[in-house]
Amino acid sequence: MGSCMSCRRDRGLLEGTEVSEITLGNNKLFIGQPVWEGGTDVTRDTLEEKRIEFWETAPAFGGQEEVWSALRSATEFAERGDYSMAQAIIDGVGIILPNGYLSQSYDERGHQYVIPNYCLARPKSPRRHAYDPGLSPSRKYITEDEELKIELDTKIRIRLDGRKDIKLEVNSEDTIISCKRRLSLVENVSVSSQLWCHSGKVLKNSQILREVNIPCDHMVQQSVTFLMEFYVSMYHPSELWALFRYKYLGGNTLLSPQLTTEELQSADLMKCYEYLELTSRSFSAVIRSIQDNTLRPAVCIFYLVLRALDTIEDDMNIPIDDKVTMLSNFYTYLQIPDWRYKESTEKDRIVLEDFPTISRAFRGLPIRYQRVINDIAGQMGRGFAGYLEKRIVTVEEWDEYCLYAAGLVGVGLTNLFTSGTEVAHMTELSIGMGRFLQKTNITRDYFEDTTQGRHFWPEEVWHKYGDTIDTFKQPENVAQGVACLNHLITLTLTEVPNVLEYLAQLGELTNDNTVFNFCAIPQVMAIATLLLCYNNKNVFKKNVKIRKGETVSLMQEATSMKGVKTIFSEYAQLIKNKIQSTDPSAQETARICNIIIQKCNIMAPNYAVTRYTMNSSVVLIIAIISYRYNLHSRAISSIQGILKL
Ligand SMILES: CC(C)=CCC/C(C)=C/CC/C(C)=C/COP(=O)(O)OP(=O)(O)O
Repeated sequence: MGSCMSCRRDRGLLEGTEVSEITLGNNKLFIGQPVWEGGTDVTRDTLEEKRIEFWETAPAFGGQEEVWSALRSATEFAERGDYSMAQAIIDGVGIILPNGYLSQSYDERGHQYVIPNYCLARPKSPRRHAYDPGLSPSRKYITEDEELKIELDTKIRIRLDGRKDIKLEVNSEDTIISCKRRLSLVENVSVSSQLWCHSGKVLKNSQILREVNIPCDHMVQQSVTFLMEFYVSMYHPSELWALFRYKYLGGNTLLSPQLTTEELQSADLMKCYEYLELTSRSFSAVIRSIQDNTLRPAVCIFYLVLRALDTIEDDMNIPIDDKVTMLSNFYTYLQIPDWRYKESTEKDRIVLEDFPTISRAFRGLPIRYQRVINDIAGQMGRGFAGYLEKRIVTVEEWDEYCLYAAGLVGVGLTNLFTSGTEVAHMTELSIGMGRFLQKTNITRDYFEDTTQGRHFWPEEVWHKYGDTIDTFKQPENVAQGVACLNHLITLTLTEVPNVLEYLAQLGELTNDNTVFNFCAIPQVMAIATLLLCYNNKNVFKKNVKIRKGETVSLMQEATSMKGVKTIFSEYAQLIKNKIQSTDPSAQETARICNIIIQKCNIMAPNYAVTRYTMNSSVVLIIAIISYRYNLHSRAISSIQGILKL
């Protein structure tokens, strides 16, 4: 969030012009998307419709159905920039990519699969004033801005996958696909994975709600992509169970968006939530789930303001002097209604291009929140400006850089939780919370960052193991690279005691469990990432990322201090189990792991047994049950529905 690192991580992944290889083998997937012109009649609705139509009809023209659904999932993950997940899916089903792109592939039987460009990327220059043939004559010409201002005159009740009902406000002249998009803003379900049924019939995306005439039952069916996550977690039975619970037993209500009618009716706030969704992979769901109706938009806007600042910092096309001025003055732009920056080529440039919407939403926040955001944006901008031409050499500088990029975010968030009342003893702990996330990402992102010609590992450390930072990529230097990696992981783990202390004390500031989840979930993901990276050569070869199943299982456990302590204790133990006596940091790593285990004060179960050594036939049975349940639940859901209110 608002960190250089997050943008660095994303740069190049979604632009479609830069290409880099992320893994080796004949099924390797290259990073990059095709570039195509949208033509005059492409709108978001028509594009979405075209895509759905393609995926629904493609299997009828040959090939295996499961390969088509794997390709669909992989393209969706790749479009979101999650190439590791896309690769995992491709590997899981054994798809061969002769050119490294998803546009053309083969299954193991040699059947060819061709995917059109419009399913792989958005058009280069989407029309702003687009003609949408799916809209009624009175609303044929519509801009995206106008779309959010449309009067909402109808409420429909939607049954989500048989687990809960929600009321969605829509306009009766909306097309079904517009309603789906609205639902995707309120609930965690992508537009393309929704299937709406009414009275036993599947509703077409181009149908107009009024014409459907919904008097009673109706339902929304969820994601095909989820099935792939079951495959990826196949050998991790506890994760299969977590995925199963998350998907079918209401586990995902943990991250239910809590938007109020007021937010849904505010065009600016809806835009902000849309930008949050577009720019953050990790924080969107946890922010939208915050229960407190005044805190939630404040955190969302805080995120977007820092993301805008970060996008400036990251933009290599801005001359350095201009950048220093922009970063240092950035906080003042919050008060200038029409300030925007249109020259950026960065992936997240939308937050700069439409900064007036964000700053207007900011000025609509209670003053106590505005003060906090203003103050942190000022400090962070000045901090970034100071680091523009400075290398990170010492460990102290690493700490300082991570303070600006993420520690301050922690301080700002704590101040938002306390409505601006500073809680002095929490400042260091808040910084530790941010730094733990930032250092973890920096350590994990070696491959991605160096591929893009930058790096954030402190020179004082890497220089002990190699002459240049890039040297670790060469096979003969990987052992040295791993030693350096383990050294950085050990340094990062030293932040954990502060993280545990912060989370333990958070209860004194707020008893809102959704705030606890918002704080705790990213932290447990971070320790899981460190375990994955520890002793792992792959960090030098590709982007490594924890499995979706592991994420879901962590999310479900990290909802109380006891759960958090259990996770930290178990992962510290698992890292300890991986230490090799020949590793130069072995002793120090063991020492800090012991401190964490002690601090958690939990009798850790033998995690190696519970997590990794379950009989593979049990795995298969769970997988089959999950799969069958998925089909069964689809059958059941097709007879449930929406109630018009
Ligand atoms: C007190 C408290 C709660 C402290 C935490 C502070 C905090 C959230 C700092 C942000 C750190 C960070 C590395 C963000 C980028 O994450 P990313 O690139 O993985 O995420 P993205 O999906 O938003 O790009």
